[in-house]
Amino acid sequence: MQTLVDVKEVYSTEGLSLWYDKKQALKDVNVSIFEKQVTAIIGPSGCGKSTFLKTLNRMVELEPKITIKGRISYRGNNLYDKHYPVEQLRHRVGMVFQKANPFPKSIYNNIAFGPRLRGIKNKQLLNEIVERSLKQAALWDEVRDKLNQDANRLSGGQQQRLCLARCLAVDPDVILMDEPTSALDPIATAKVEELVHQLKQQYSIIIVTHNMEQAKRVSDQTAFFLNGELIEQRKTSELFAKPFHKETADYISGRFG
Ligand SMILES: Nc1ncnc2c1ncn2[C@@H]1O[C@H](COP(=O)(O)OP(=O)(O)OP(=O)(O)O)[C@@H](O)[C@H]1O
Repeated sequence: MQTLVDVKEVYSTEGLSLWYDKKQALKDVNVSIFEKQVTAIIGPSGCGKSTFLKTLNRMVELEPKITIKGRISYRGNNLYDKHYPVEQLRHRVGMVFQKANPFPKSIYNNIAFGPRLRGIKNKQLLNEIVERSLKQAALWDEVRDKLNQDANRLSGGQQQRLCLARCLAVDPDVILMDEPTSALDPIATAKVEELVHQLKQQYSIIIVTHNMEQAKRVSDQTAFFLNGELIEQRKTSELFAKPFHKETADYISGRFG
């Protein structure tokens, strides 16, 4: 008998289009992002991967002269409704960038920053959150004796895991990752990939990557973008084994991009 798996949708987009002034960066994109899965966003440079990611936490609105059409549902609610509580969204949806960006503060204060912003003042509770988040990001053992050290003195790979821990400290629902390992060496990359694998037990993760081997290793679903269009989104193993579209086949076989 077939085992039925209950997969919930975290995000879905319908006819999502986006313009930077007159330049159209996303064209009629229909995507589903599933709970507790890793979704990889792949495609050549300039195809709209980062733009798509930044629509999911409404960060794209920080850019001037943006026009957005279509709909993005997050947990069933219209994200671009003018009454949507954006502040709440920023706690629910964390983001890790290509270049690690720790605050110019101590390791401890980087992690405690978000919880403090949410009103947590109790020292004991903050200590617990800092320890839990650093453990979840597999950084605790390396930094437990130097929590007061400036975070910028950590290595690049450690800084990236610190940024992940900073996301986790506010107990997010979704983690967006924009090429999180492109500035890291293979060992630091492997650590982040291992983390992604563990964290999907609890969180839904969307990762933009130029590295197709990484997409194959870490993701359950892959969405392939080209010139602002979503060409196809499928189970990663299926997309790489038997792409539906010639454009996908050409891209994953390294014929362009
Ligand atoms: N702030 C902006 N203003 C104007 N055009 C922009 C802006 N940001 C991105 N674009 C354009 O929108 C398109 C999509 O850019 P985006 O950064 O989303 O692509 P990408 O697939 O993430 O690229 P890469 O892999 O190089 O990071 C590109 O043509 C880019 O030049």
